Amino acid sequence: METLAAVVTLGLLAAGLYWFVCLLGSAEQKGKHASELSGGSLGREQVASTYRQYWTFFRKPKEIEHADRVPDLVDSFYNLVTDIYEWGWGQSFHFSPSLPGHSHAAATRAHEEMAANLLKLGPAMKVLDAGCGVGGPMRTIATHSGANVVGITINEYQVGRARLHNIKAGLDKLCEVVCGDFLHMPFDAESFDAAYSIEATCHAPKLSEVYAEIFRVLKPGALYVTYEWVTTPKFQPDNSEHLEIVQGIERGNALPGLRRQDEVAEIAKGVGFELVEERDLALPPALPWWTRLKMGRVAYFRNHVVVWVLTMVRIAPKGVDDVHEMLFHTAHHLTRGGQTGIFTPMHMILLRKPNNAAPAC
Ligand SMILES: C=C(CC[C@@H](C)[C@H]1CC[C@H]2C3=CC[C@H]4[C@H](C)[C@@H](O)CC[C@]4(C)[C@H]3CC[C@]12C)C(C)C
Ligand SMILES: C[S@@+](CC[C@H](N)C(=O)[O-])C[C@H]1O[C@@H](n2cnc3c(N)ncnc32)[C@H](O)[C@@H]1O
Repeated sequence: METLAAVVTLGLLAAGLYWFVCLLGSAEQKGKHASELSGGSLGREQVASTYRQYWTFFRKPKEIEHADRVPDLVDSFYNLVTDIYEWGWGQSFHFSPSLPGHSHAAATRAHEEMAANLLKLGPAMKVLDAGCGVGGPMRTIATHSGANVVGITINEYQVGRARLHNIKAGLDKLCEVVCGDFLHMPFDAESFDAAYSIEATCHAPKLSEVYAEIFRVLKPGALYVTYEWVTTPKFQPDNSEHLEIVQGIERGNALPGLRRQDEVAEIAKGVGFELVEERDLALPPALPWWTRLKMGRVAYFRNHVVVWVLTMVRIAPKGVDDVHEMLFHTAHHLTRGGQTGIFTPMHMILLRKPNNAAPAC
């Protein structure tokens, strides 16, 4: 009798754990199971130390003296967060304004299709996705426009994920992914008909360098659209609450320092682009982009418990729970950035490489 009770109890516990971890998934997306959380391209034993190294570097981004180390640390950051992002957010690593009566997936898609429409993309065009993540935007844009998309990401693990998703979606003929640094791209000058970057160039230590590199690979007359993370004119550097929010955003997102809204178009013009249009896509009538982050205390708590249990039983590598906790705080700072209006992750600038631009040497 006692044995039976023990077996039933154990069975119930195992079923409960399976339900909690594998079936429940995260609050947002069931694309990746919690039990698959890894450290990207890192070995299991490297996760905790890589996180410590990341944290030491990005803790005080304004004091970064070694800009040349940024791409490597951004790569480490994406080894740490890519699975958590896919599990808890989906395959598109960006924000979008909420659309009343529509799902997060629909709002995300609309934000991506807007980029394709601004670029006037169509079949047979070749478009660059600078900082492509695991390719959510690339697949939407290829499907919507019929264009060929070539994505570049510094993170090898994301390349594998993106290629897998492209094959599963039947889009591997239209979508290609390359591992590399968008500051030094392995592409010929004047080889693209258009380019876009969605919430990615904020990782560049010098924005002028990534814009110049994108300018180089575009054909004369080609359009480039980018969604930039910037502080708005409401940000007051001498306001301690504002400063805390901005620094929280920077250290939780591997940013070498947020730019001001009024800087980005000037930087683009400085490398030779013509400004076609500039607009903060977060401004009304757009509805708040940060409401999705407020998924609720229960959901965050549940995710936290799932990650903690998985780390304790060593299904997830040691350190993944710390990364998850860091993201929890990041979500808070991002939400505060949105609520106070001092930060936007979607300052859109549409640029053109002039028809008479001198060929790059
Ligand atoms: C553009 C960038 C990334 C933007 C967003 C996709 C991510 C920023 C913060 C991330 C998250 C925060 C909280 C996580 C939560 C604790 C976890 O349980 C589930 C995943 C999160 C919601 C996660 C998802 C992705 C973000 C929203 C930057 C890096 C330039
Ligand atoms: C927040 S993610 C956005 C990904 C994608 N645009 C999306 O919306 O899903 C930022 C991306 O920029 C890439 N990235 C950052 N710095 C890079 C660099 N120096 N070279 C290439 N890619 C970089 C990261 O690897 C990541 O894929």
